[in-house]
Amino acid sequence: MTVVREEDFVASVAAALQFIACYHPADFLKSLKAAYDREESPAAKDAIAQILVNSRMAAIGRRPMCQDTGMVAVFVKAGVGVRFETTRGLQDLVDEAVARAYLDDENPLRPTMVSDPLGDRKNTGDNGPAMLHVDLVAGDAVEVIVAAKGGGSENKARFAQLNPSASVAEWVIQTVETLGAGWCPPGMIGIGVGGSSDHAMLLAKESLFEPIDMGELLRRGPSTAEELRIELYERINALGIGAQGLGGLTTVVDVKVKTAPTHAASKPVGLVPQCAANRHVRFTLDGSGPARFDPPSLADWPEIALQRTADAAKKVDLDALSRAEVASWKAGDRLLLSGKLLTGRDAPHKRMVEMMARGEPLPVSLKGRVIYYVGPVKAVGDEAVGPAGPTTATRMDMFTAEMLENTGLFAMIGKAERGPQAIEAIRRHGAASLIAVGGAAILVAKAIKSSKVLAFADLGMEAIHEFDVEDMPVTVAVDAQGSSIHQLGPALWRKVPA
Ligand SMILES: O=C(O)C[C@H](O)C(=O)O
Repeated sequence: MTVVREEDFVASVAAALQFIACYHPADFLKSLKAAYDREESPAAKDAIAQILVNSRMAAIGRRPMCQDTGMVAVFVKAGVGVRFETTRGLQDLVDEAVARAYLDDENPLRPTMVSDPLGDRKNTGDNGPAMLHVDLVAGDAVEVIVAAKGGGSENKARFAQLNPSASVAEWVIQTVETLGAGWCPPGMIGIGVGGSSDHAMLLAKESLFEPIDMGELLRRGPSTAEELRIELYERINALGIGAQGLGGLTTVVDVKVKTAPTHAASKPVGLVPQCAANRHVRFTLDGSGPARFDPPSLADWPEIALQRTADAAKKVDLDALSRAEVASWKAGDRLLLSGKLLTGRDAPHKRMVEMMARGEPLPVSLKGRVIYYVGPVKAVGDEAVGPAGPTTATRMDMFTAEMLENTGLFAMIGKAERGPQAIEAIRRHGAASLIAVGGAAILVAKAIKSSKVLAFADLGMEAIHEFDVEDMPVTVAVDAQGSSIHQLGPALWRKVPA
């Protein structure tokens, strides 16, 4: 009988989490590089370049590639011939590993989990609990998959119970069209078909851990079961969504499909998108000690030089910004921001809007300011701030009209598209919505020279900070006329009728 020691299991899961936070899987890097090489849309090409350069910086500096270091999912397939040398349950062991990895002194990751989702949504402090799935299988080893899923892509998971004769492909295409860019493409789409409702979702998520082989599949030709993957890959990319929703040739580098038998009356379909921070690793424990994870070779990352010349971008002094200057920006303009920037995302927005409704003064004046929707990772060493990429701006749409109306805020920075109401409020107030590249968290952090918490310290990473930034690269997503690059870009690159 194989004996797996408690410490070997905990140490392996903790090491896996640290590993995947910093290193993209080699197959994803290869696919991203191929997408970069064939991309013709300049905005999308630049976004992929930023993701690749950021990925290299994460590997060299051993820091998280994305500030959203994710919700942990652990899949354990334990052989019946294995005995765990522990008196504790597996959930307890996995959660200890998560706390160890996320509170690591040298490379802290961002604790993001909140307890009581219907109540005060207080951060649990150590990113636990993990989502744990355990299967008892034949054999005498333990196979483990460790993944960390960002909130932006997790939020875009979808489920449908289709009529047995309905087309899965049609449902997937219609659904992907509604997802916007909050899931941070380019990435992957996982599809689970069959089983029960819960099983279909699990199949969709598990499918994302299979090796990326779309290139090989296209070369060798598909089996019948693989035809759906190719059809979806081609049709999703023909939608023109592109990297970060800016319009372009590659929205997905692969599409995975997993199936299971189902009820004669049912056709359950789960869809789970995977963002560009594609983090997962697989290892086996056979009783001989903890798993080891060898960093990929630096040669796996392409050498890409970012075009960061000031002539292509307008320099903006945030400390002397005027409404007229904001109104002069056009959707698609590149800006380099310098000066003082406020931060605030979901929780502070909710709190500020509630304070305004009660007639209370806000703890920070937003008049004439720009706010960055971000929750940074804790700094280490000489960092001013840890990785600090944008969060999905669309989630702040519900607060935007009120914020612009009552605070004198000039502009916002996030990622992904704004909805019709937010765009109308931006137009009415002569404001602007800017974007940074989601997943390029270390690159953005390099432009942040200092950071201090101004308010709502109890919200942890969601507290309102003031950043001092120097040449922070952003793009105008929605301008004061209400034009949006997330509408203009994909329309240009779309290859199928709308
Ligand atoms: O939580 C974050 O920092 C980002 C989130 O994953 C998002 O994509 O909106």
